[in-house]
Amino acid sequence: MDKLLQQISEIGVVPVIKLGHPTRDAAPLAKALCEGGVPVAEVTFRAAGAAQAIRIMKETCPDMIVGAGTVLTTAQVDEALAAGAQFIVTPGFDPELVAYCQEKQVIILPGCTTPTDYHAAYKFGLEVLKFFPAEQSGGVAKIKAMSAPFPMFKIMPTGGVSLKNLAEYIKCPVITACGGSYMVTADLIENQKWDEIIDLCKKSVEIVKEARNG
Ligand SMILES: O=C[C@H](O)COP(=O)(O)O
Ligand SMILES: CC(=O)C(=O)O
Repeated sequence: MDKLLQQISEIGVVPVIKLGHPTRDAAPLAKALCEGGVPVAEVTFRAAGAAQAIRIMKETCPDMIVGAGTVLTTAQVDEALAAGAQFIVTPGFDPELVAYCQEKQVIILPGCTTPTDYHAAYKFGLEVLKFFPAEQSGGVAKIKAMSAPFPMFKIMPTGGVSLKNLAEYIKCPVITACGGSYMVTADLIENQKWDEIIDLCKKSVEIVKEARNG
């Protein structure tokens, strides 16, 4: 597996972030995630200023892995890469965006939940797919069923993952890491509850460790 994807897999969880005030919150948030043992972030283009947030997080914590989420256009890929994004996440499977990212030699994790999506991803030689929205699309049971015809993929489920079901996902052998916003909710960020974010990250890391060792 690609080295960056391997590092993300070792961390086990990927905070999915929407930042309303990047200049205020991106730096302390990056520090909180690193202190909590989760030095990775998917900064979504759901809010204006996503590229600025990516840039600030990379400047604040250069060793942190920072990617861009909710990327819908090639222009956003360019914006994200110029800001220092190390991976691209799209909510659905868009062959044009996959081809564009491969041309730019940047990792893309497209959202896939159906055999048709997986088959399209297979043609592009992708290693890891996002499974979004995970819980709403059938959760671990569907991920396992899909891995029968498509054993070549590792999966990153996102959508409905929480401290309650994280262990169940991580125990599934095809799952490489879980995305989620539960440790970086709008309330936690808006109210700058960095200690709570650190605590949720530490709990997540503990759950991932136990699920993998136990
Ligand atoms: O749209 C949702 C995000 O991609 C993450 O999902 P979540 O808030 O259920 O963790
Ligand atoms: C949900 C997701 O994968 C995205 O917004 O990119």
